[in-house]
Amino acid sequence: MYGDDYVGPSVRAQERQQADIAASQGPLLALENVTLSFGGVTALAAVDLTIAPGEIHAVIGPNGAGKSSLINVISGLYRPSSGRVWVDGVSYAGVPAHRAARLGLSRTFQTPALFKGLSVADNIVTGLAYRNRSNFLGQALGLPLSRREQAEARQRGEEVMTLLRLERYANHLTGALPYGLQKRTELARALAPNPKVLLLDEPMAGMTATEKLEMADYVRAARTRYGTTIVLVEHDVGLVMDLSDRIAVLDYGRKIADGTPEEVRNNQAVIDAYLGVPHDNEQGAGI
Ligand SMILES: Nc1ncnc2c1ncn2[C@@H]1O[C@H](COP(=O)(O)OP(=O)(O)OP(=O)(O)O)[C@@H](O)[C@H]1O
Repeated sequence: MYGDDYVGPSVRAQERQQADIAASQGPLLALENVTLSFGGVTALAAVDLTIAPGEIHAVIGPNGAGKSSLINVISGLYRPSSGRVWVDGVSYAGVPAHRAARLGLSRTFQTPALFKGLSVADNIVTGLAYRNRSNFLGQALGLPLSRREQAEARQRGEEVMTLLRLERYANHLTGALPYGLQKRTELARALAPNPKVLLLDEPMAGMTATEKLEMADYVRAARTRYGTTIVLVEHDVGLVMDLSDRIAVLDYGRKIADGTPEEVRNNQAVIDAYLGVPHDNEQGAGI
């Protein structure tokens, strides 16, 4: 495998240490008996999930298994039909985007949702908009609170751009950038408000193999630098195995496994789900 050589053994040891510390604490994020239905389709069926602080926890599963639905429920975009989500002790079920941001949740989308006509730096600063207490009038008049918040936002944006090696693209229009850099800009924007929980919906989708490895390194760097708790949905199972502390597996909306990469790799129900072995009167599904 490329992973250990790529990030360096000392970094991996540090990551393992962080994961051990995380596992010894209570969950930062929890889903309790979450069910989500669309008419006759059950996208999520009584899903329980706990995620420790500072953990990188992946969610995998065959097409249509409910992965995006899970991210959408956690981010508050979808309201579960039943069950609740907890972030740092606060319970909710469906919240508007600005409230989700105030709860400390931040996310990226399968297809980057950036302002293509704005520069990379400006896009990243938009990630901080919900955190600011000053209003539009205060900003227009240049009141002290607004000036201070704008200076802090710029500084934070620069820090995140440095971490993700985006400084040289700071003034480039995002719409003109290659796809891999757009995905990285979206990661930077989601990281800018220093979220407690970062939700990444297929962060490596559509990337070349090299770009995927780079992205995995940036995700690791975010966790190492800020201790961010990360939930990621990703189709590249090999990459997920290398990047994640724990992996939950969904199949037909049910959680069929949740454990370390090694445990999941050897789980017969997971192997069957990916091979499309039918069970309990269900039709098989391809990867
Ligand atoms: N907005 C919606 N309206 C109706 N059905 C939906 C909606 N969103 C998801 N579904 C259905 O819920 C199920 C789970 O879909 P979801 O997109 O969460 O799966 P997924 O694991 O993310 O799939 P993929 O890997 O293909 O992205 C599927 O049967 C899907 O058709």
